[in-house]
Amino acid sequence: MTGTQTSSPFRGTPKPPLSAPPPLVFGGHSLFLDFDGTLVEFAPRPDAVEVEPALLALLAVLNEKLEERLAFLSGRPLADLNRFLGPVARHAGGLHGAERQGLAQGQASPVVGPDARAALDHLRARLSAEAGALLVEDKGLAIALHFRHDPGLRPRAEALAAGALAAARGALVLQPGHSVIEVRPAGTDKGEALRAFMAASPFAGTRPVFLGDDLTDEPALAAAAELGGFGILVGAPRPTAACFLLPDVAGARAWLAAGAERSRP
Ligand SMILES: O=P(O)(O)OC[C@H]1O[C@H](O[C@H]2O[C@H](CO)[C@@H](O)[C@H](O)[C@H]2O)[C@H](O)[C@@H](O)[C@@H]1O
Repeated sequence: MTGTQTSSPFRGTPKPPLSAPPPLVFGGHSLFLDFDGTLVEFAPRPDAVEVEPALLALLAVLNEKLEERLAFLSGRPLADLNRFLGPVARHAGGLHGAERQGLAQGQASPVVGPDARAALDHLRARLSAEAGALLVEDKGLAIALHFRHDPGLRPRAEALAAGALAAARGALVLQPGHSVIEVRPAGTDKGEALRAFMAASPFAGTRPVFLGDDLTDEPALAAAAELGGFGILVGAPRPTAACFLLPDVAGARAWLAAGAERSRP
């Protein structure tokens, strides 16, 4: 897989204050959800997030009312999404779009080439000696360097990630996030993953709605609007491609719960 995209592709410009989204409509729509910071609150470590039974029940109702047009787009590997969410994550994109499940053959995950894999190995070798107190999350085709426990470690994470990019000859990109710096394969992102799902059954011919909080969500927030739907930013206002705003995880969950109580469509 090759590509030249940047890691923070804001396509939106600062807009007037964004308002709350209209109620969720099931007929003719598909719903795409980010995970961390949108559906679940941040936790000190990646493995410490909580997915309560009530959230799983809410997602199951939404999926049923959407006739399976519910998908998750996350920086997490698919294995994490499956572990946390179970069968409702049948349609999902992991690693910021680099792996996908639930699409027909021929529309599956993009191929990650040898340059990206070699650069990730190079970073692993450096990390064994230089990670220090960084929390390293090795996701196979992406590596996240976490510093939520010590913000002073950000420069170390940035320097290690920059070294990996220099070795990658364009095959990896930098992906900043909440208290984390990641390197991930170039040539794909959550926007491209959303488009792949929207080209396939059962999503094709509907309007996408995407909820996300982080920089990695911007390409999907933009793609949702470009495909006739809209994006909802979860969190504090910022320059964004989103059309609407919900203040936090609790607000996002309340909006989804209110939608689940509506009758179809
Ligand atoms: O695209 P997302 O579903 O939002 O995933 C983005 C990253 O989320 C995770 O890291 C974040 O959540 C952790 C658990 O709350 C938190 O400790 C960390 O500070 C956050 O950056 C995940 O660990 C990453 O792999 C995802 O890329």
